[in-house]
Amino acid sequence: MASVGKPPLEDARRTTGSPKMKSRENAKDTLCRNVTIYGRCRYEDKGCAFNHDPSKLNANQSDSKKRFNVDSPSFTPSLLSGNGVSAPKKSTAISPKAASAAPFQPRTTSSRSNTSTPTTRSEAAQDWAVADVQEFVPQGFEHVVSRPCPISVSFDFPRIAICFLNHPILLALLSALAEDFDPLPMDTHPQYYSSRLGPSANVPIQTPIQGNGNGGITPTGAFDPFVTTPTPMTPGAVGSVSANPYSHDPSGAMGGAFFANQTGFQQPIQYHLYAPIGPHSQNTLGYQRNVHDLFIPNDLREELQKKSAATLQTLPNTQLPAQVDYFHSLVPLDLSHQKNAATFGYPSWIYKAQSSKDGTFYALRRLEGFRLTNEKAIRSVQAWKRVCNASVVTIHDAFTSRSFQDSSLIFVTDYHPLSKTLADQHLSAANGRFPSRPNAHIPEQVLWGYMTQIANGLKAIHASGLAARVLEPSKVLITAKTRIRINACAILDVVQFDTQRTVADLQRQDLVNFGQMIVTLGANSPTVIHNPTKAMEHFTRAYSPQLKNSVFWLLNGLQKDQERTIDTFITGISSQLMSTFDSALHLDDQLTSDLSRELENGRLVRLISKLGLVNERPEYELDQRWSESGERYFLKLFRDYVFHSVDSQGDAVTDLAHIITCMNKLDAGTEEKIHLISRDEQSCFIVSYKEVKKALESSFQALSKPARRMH
Ligand SMILES: Nc1ncnc2c1ncn2[C@@H]1O[C@H](COP(=O)(O)OP(=O)(O)OP(=O)(O)O)[C@@H](O)[C@H]1O
Repeated sequence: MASVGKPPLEDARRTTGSPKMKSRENAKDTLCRNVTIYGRCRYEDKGCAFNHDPSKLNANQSDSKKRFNVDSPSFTPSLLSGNGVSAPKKSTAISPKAASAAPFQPRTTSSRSNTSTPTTRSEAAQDWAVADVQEFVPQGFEHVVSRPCPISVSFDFPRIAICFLNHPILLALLSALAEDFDPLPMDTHPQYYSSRLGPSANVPIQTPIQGNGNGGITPTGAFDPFVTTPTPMTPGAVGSVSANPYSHDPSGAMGGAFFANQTGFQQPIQYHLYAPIGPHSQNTLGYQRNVHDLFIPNDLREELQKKSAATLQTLPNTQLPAQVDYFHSLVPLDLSHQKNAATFGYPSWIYKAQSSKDGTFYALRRLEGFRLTNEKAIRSVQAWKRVCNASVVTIHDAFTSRSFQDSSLIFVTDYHPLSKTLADQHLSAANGRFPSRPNAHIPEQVLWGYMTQIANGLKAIHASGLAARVLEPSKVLITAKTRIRINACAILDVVQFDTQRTVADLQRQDLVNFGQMIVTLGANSPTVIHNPTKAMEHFTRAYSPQLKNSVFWLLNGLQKDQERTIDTFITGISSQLMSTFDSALHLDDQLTSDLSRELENGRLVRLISKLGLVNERPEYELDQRWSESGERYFLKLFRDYVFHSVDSQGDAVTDLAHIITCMNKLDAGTEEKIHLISRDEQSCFIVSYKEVKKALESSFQALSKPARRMH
């Protein structure tokens, strides 16, 4: 700690009169009465905690015995099934229940626990990350807790990354919550800092980099995370070598040679780095950017927020049953109240519901009035549970239920918030649902995109020895802009279990249904298929010969030649597959780039919250004994510097870049010095961000620990 001038800090300032404050980064042009420089700071690591109330555990499973479901064991001799297809051989050693057990997954420390650990106050301080997490509602207790509530949880970023690695959007959301994970103590932190604000933000790169006289920079002693090439060593030279933090294989040939003596896990160097990730569609200069460039694109944010809102929507005074088996909080998804038995032979209804087993949301499709006569029928859903494909809505379960005061068959599938059907999107004017909105012609590229996705789904279905059976515009979901999924699978397998058609026959029928659906969409008319000549005339006029020939091929799918399979079709449209694949890769790049822009925002929110918490605590004699003295005083001035700066005209500075820059420097604890002036302009301090950071940490600790509270 170094101090310049006197008296010491406690005496250095007294604020009286109306507060007026000016802040300047340049210390030279300001009158300094008292200048104090404070010492070093430390960084804390975070653990992971999950609070859960065990009192909510209640085993109420009586209902599950009364129903048939997919897992209901039954005597199934290994005979040919009714439709002539050989049933899979049953293992005598494994029960049906065990066979359907979820695959073993090693338990991670982040997995939910049903036991709660009382959170002490100091732990609460550690649990700084607060996230809205869907409450887990134990089975049989759903009537007590029917809506999500916030749970305090801290996230460990690497763990989250492992769990959600395959889902960029989820990762984007969760990474915004991953904060304060700093693997290194502050003293070992290399003081580098770069900003995503770009050159215009004028964010300096901090010492210990110095010019080398050649226009380049050389490290001065401290470890340089950017130097991935080790210093060339003369033969026989002995010296300490450090691990290459960016090496993928430190133990490999190169790593072994250059970075010997490094054992154990290497934490990332630091995470205060912002490097814009390409591809960059345009070359923009700093002044051409705006605040939106810093955050997730507005349209994506809006879409995700709307989907969250739709997922959490509840219906308080509903006539629907409070509970259907292990589901609660039902919300209808049907757009029309009309009973329609055309597709399945029974009126079908769709609800969003929350599972009391795992707390997640599912879509329940109810077939009203269905009576199960053959238990084997419902067990046919088992095979569907194993179909895992991005173009098919995943089936999770099927069971009979009397919760709707009738005999109903319920299918449990993935819930895709705010999804529409292809019919809603492209045929709604023609089928009278939204007559005022004309259906737009579907561009060829979009139609190819649909075809490749459907082909992808059908390939997975057929490879599993199944057939989609229902393939029509009202049973294909659009879950994002041009992202579609085959919906309502498995239903006809149960409802028409006794059909005499073979699977091969049903698969060929899938190809024909596929072709008819594309023709229908191309003509924007649900009835065009009743007039095949007119339909194909229109198709020939509107689309390329390749598309038309592909659809022709599908429509002739019932021909019983060996080659007429979905695999042959996919081979035939391979050039279009490449084009769709390329679009998917572009989207993936875009999402990764968006993700990188959101990466650090959660951390800054927490830092700002900390600052807000420690500034001006009225419970300490109206702040007299809290921040009117000591290091907390300059925290207050720092708050003014960041948020209450005024320009030379005395007008408020409302520059978001200034705030983000300051907060990033604070979080990194840079050596850069700032000049803080009291509101009465009687005191000033020159402090580094590192010192402010230390003050913030210790003040926050003091606030969180009652024993140390100043009384
Ligand atoms: N898995 C799901 N996740 C989210 N929403 C769904 C899901 N399945 C269907 N929906 C929504 O429910 C609505 C009704 O679906 P459904 O399959 O019954 O179509 P429909 O147009 O009503 O067909 P039909 O006239 O044959 O009943 C659709 O608008 C769709 O957006």
